[in-house]
Amino acid sequence: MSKYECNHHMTGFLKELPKCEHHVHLEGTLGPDLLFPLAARNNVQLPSHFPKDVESLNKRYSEFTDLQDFLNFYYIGMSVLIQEQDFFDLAWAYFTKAHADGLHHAETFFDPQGHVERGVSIDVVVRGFERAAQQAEKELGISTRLIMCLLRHLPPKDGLATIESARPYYKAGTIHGLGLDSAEKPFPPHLFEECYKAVRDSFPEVGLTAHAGEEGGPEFITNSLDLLNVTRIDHGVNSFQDEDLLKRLAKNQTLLSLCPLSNVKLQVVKDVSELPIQKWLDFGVPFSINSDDPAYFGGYILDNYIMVHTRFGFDLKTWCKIAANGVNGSWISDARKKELLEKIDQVYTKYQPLIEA
Ligand code: HPA
Ligand SMILES: [Zn+2]
Repeated sequence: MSKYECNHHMTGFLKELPKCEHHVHLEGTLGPDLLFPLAARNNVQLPSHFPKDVESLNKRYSEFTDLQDFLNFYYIGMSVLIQEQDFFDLAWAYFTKAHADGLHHAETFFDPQGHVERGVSIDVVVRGFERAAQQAEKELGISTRLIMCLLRHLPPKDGLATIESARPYYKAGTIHGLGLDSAEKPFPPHLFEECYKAVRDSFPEVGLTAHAGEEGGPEFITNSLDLLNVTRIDHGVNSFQDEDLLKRLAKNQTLLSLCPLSNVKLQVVKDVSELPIQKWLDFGVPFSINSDDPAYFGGYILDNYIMVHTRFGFDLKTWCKIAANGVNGSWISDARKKELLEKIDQVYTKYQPLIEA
């Protein structure tokens, strides 16, 4: 299926290209190599049907049939996270790995309800993640944003209670966004109107996004825009089925956070070449390229960029446009945007003679 080569210089270019990640679940960076030691350290009993070692767990991860099949493992996986240090270690490992991939800005999701329902307080979760984010800013130069997601398979009133408990963190600017994840099709966006309104009314500066159009149709995207007032869509793959929607996304420059390897692993598409990337470029719909749950789907951000290159073979100008769209769609200051856009130009100037001369 690989139509285009990603040679040494092209890989160097994609690595150095300043990348922004907008769709990574911190709990989805928990790989089998950390899962078993943490289960032992915290005395967590894994279910009897759960694979017993790293190799068999990795094998099972290569066989996901759909989103729900993955989510069943994702929620068991996160059950080994108990102490503030666990959350710190997890996020710090992600930041260092992504930094080595050329990541400059990270907007990371987390799922407090997946922890609170096990008796781990939101304070423990947020403190661990916040400390890792601060260290990433200081030691790695990565700018960061923390986006709290609501689990759509839980009742919206549980979502409202979660928002209440997060109020101090929204107020302090520790949490910067609201998202919506978990099983999509049985739990459409309209269920969460009140939750989004609660955050919008109290914290108008907070960024709003929602998973939509991963397994759900384009109406999940339209309804997220109309009813939840989101300014970003996570996944958004099925937008390709509705040209009016594509025009709307382009007109408002609404960013889609695409996750190519995830879409293949969860059988949204058979191959990355089937993703509507060229259509989005033709319509002027901005998108970024992301890892979603890298420990489960076999690749971090650079692996996703490289996979897209092997299927679409974009020239450097197109890659710079994709990276710039990621910068412009980020929830960061204009000064930070300018800094990252200038870096993109520098990387282009360095690699253009090596690759396209
Ligand atoms: O891709 C996803 N979709 C929905 N819920 C999720 N939770 C983690 N990753 C995902
Ligand atoms: Zn996701």
